[in-house]
Amino acid sequence: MQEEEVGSTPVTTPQPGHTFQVDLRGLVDLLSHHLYSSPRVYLRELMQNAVDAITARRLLDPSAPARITIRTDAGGGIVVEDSGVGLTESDVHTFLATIGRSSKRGADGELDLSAARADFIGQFGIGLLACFVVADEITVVSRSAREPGAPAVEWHGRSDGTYSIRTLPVGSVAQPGTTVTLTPRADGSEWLEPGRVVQLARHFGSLLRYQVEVVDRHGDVVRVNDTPPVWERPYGSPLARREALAAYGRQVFDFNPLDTIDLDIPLVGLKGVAFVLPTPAHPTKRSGNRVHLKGMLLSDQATELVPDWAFFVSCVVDTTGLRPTASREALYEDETLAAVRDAIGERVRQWLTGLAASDLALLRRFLDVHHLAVKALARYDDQLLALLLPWLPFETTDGTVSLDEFARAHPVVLVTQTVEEFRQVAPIAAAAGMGVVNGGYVYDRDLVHQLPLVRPGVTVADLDPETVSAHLDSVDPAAELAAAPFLARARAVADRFDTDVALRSFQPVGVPAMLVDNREARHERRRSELSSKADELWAGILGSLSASTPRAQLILNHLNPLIRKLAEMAGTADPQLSETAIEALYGQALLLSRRPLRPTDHALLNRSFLGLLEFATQAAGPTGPGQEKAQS
Ligand SMILES: Nc1ncnc2c1ncn2[C@@H]1O[C@H](COP(=O)(O)OP(=O)(O)OP(=O)(O)O)[C@@H](O)[C@H]1O
Repeated sequence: MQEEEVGSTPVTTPQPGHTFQVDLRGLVDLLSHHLYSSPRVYLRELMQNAVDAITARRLLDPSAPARITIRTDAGGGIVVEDSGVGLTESDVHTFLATIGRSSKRGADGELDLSAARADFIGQFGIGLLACFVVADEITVVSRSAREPGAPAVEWHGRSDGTYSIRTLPVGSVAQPGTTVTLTPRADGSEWLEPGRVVQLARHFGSLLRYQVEVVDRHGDVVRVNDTPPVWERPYGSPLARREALAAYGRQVFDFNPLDTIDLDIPLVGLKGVAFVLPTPAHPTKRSGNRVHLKGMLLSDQATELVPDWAFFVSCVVDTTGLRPTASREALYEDETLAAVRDAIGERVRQWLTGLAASDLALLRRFLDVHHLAVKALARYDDQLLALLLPWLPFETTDGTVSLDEFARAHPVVLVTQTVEEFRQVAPIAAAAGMGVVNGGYVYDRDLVHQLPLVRPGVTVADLDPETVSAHLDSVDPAAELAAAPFLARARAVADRFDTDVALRSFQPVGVPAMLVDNREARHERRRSELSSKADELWAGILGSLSASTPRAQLILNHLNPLIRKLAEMAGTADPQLSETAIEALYGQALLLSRRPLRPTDHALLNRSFLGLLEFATQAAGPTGPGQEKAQS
């Protein structure tokens, strides 16, 4: 709009429409710093244009040659030659020199990218600009296969946004096709070095369907692609195929896969292989998947291709139907991708089902490595739960065994809530013939409780330390009475640690004492300890949370010879010795319970150990038994 002054009244006169001007430098800056992750994508874009051009030519003439040659002998730059469909002068103006225009969308050039023609990799009409990230000048010489009589044309584009175009004399370009030459930018030459070019061409182009070669200045030729993909080649036997796939997995991912799973989703033209990781994978550090789009590598970090739970596989796939984002470095998240993810998940699940039915040795090896992943999955997947729960390994009083094996030996399966409780009760429970599963690890308790659904005859019950102590045999009243002085002393000592004392008989005989405690009780004691030390405000708050403070229990084993001896000599022995012995028993039970030690616990352990040493050295002194022995 332009304003004109007419008298004192301003009048606005409409002007003819203007066209946006594009600042190419600004655009290239935008692409290189914000769209692409690295300048290296320039080679991907060039190879992709060459592939698309050959595809377009083959739609006209299926027997047309399909060759892509990258030359690194161009004085610091590179040349990419293809035997593709080529361009006429008018094509050059319309497609090459117009940013955002592509010959690869529908015939009417519609902007609906989802309708971009399935045959081509490109669709956005910005790919060639990526070359300006590494080059100052791009020269395209092209001869059209569509209009064989049209003269060849040379287009010269510069990063300042200007371009020139000229037609070449008839006969100067022998065959239809296109040659693109890049003249490097001062800061882009490293990306055009011959070694780097081979590496990039292989990285992006390993699965391209047409033959790609890199030729250096000595005329040495390097093959870039090795087609057809390893999963599409014919093999003499299933074993040979399996070995070839495993070797490919090693080459791509640098690990020896535990197994390989074929992937085939015709709906999106997807084929490939899922490689099962041979070592445990961390659920939050998901492995990268390599996704090729019509042969071109789109991403080697595509986590979105497989469901979260399947973090124990890494895939290589080639697809025609998934959409790339504009940077062409990731998959566009849409319903198709979600459906593909589900389909791959289903395939992995089928593989697991197959193992359970026909290859138990491999299933065991798999579960040894990935049981955590399967446990995470089985909680939400009834089918898988039914299938795999019996095979999953758990820590139990019989060692680490499958749940099925364990349930066969113990029709009542007891499960603890915490690892700590398991550590406390496991030896005692095992000696008493009880079967206990450590339910303290993530998912385990939930899963064990599902067992009756899968194995109807089995009963599962929660177990806590109090239940164990309630099941221990009580001591007959006469023995309890005889031990009364010792128990009284023991109670006085244990009281200092907020602990009660009981005398019971239990196996194994070798365990003199056990400490029965649980986390809630310990928290409660800790809270009351804090509130006694806290200032008024905090004491009030902590006090209002208080319940009656539960106490731990030190259970002394009446079957144990040491306990019996201590009980017998309680009336006559040095009270100091009895006290130190009780402290030492408490300390040892504390260690057995594997609960975290507080500073006071450490002090107790030290004190009792040193105290006992002192008694021992006194006993071995000049009048002690050691001395007598030496004299005799
Ligand atoms: N080697 C080639 N042979 C023939 N035509 C080409 C060649 N390179 C580019 N073109 C033409 O130039 C157009 C623009 O190319 P450009 O790489 O910028 O975008 P595109 O490939 O269409 O889409 P995308 O941005 O998704 O790569 C193409 O649509 C094609 O018509």
